[in-house]
This record gives sequence, structure tokens and C-alpha cells, in this order.
Amino acid sequence: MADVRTLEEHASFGGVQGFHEHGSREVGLPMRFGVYLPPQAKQGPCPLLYCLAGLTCNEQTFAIKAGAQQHASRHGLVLVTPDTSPRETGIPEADAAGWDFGTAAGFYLDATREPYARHWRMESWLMKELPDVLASRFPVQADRVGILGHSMGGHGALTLALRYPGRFRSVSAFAPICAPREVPWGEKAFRGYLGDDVSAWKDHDAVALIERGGRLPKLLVDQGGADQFLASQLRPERLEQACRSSGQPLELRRHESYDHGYFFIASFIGDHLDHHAAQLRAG
Ligand SMILES: N[C@@H](CCC(=O)N[C@@H](CS)C(=O)NCC(=O)O)C(=O)O
Repeated sequence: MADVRTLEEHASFGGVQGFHEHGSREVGLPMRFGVYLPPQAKQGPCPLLYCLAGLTCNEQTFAIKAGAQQHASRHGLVLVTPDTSPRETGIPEADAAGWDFGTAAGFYLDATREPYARHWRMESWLMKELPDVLASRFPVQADRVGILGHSMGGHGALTLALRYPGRFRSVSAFAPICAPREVPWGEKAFRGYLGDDVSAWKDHDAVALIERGGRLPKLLVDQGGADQFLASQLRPERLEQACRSSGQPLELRRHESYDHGYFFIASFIGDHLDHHAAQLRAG
């Protein structure tokens, strides 16, 4: 049984929203995550949906602001909201680097560059450690797992699903960073975590991975037309081009007037949970 400490629990839509902490082997520090258990989980294991948040967020942000629990309750889905980086690492650079790098900006990869390589192991935490922690403590169906994310978390959902074919039965994103190699947020993160060899950056860039032949289950992406980061950081047209030329099924919906924030996510989260439930419950 994994060492998991429950920090908070709140009744929600017939189920329970909890926040937990465990001592992470991969990160070498305590890591926090939220788990929403729908009412169906009292009867037996349910499919699991990872929800990855963006820059400046923590394990509570998506759980508090997206309004996903009512839909997870309707569909019988467990929601997991991991924190977005290691915390209290004692590395001054990580806190001094601005809100788009370091703390709360893990980019869902394993850093190879010092001083980040020791603790910034978000990919290994999510892919090699957290699944076993969840399976040992919560009623989840380990073979029915989906992933969604917002912004940096959208980048995480796309790249993790591309890097681990077959691990996720359903994938979607809100306003993802589609081509991080080509935009300031991604360039700063990749240079800081991976170093100056830009060929290594391609392994963590959704557009590059799709162009290289990577495939996802049918992908749903929502993008606000009034998103303040649309042209400078997100570039959904690059994803559209890559999917079209590679034959990757993509439903990209553009919503005029919606900005980058959680009012946008909450407006369309029901459609995303419908999308995931249909694929997670099929077969
Ligand atoms: N702090 C940044 C904005 C950061 C931001 O928009 N973060 C997004 C993810 S990329 C978010 O979800 N923030 C949390 C929130 O809106 O509650 C700024 O000053 O422009």
C-alpha cells in the first residue's frame, strides 16, 4: 500500500473530492494530487481521467475551477489532478525564473539539465509512479485511462499520449501549447530543462511527434478566439496542419469571444467528459 496522506476531503455531486500527498520516489519530494471519486466508485472500480493544469496552477486549480465533478459524477469517471511541478525544492533559480518556468511550470517532462534534473521528473512521476499509487489506494480501472489538459497541461496531455502509445484510450485539450519548440514559453522551458540541443526538444513537442508518425486516439481540442496567448504561445494551426498531413483525426473547435481562463474551460468541460466517457467505456 502506497504511503498517501489525505489532506482534505469534500462531498461533491454524490462523490468525494479529495486532495492527497505522497512521498515521491521519482521527484524525491512530497507531491500532491487531487482525486475526485464519483458515486459509482462506491460500487466498484471506475475509469480514470488525468486532468493536467497550466502554468501557475497547482493540484487544486482544475478541481476548484473547471466544474468537472458534475460530469464525472454523471459518467462515473475518477478525475486525477496532479500538481504542476515539484515544490519547496530549495533551488533558488526555480523560484526566481518567473511564473512560466520552474515552480508551477514543470512542463510534464523529465529535466536533464542541472539544477533541475534531480527533482523536475514530472513525466516519470506521472507515467511510472502515480499510476501504481492510485491503483493501490483508489478504485480505478487501470486499463481504462484518459488524459486531458489545459495550456501547458494541454501540451502535457498531447505529448505524454504521443510518447506512450496505447496508455491512454482518450485524449483532449483546452488551448494547448501545440508547438512548444517554436514559442517563447516552450523555448524557455526546453532550454532550461533540456539544454541547448534543439533536437532533444522534438521529443516533447506535439507537432513534431505527430509529424514523426506519432498517433493519438481521436483528438478533441477546444480553443478560445479571444485567448490572449493564441498567436504568441499556442498556435493551434500548427497542430491542425500536422494532423491533416499525417492523417491524425482531430476535432478542433474554435470559440469566438472565449479567453484563456477557466470560464472558457468550464463552458466546454461537459463536452470533454462526454468525449472521454464514450471512449473509456467502449468495448
Ligand atoms: N500569470 C500569468 C497568467 C498565467 C495563466 O494564465 N495561467 C493559466 C494557465 S497557462 C491558468 O490556468 N491560470 C490559473 C487560473 O486562471 O486560475 C499572467 O500574468 O499573464
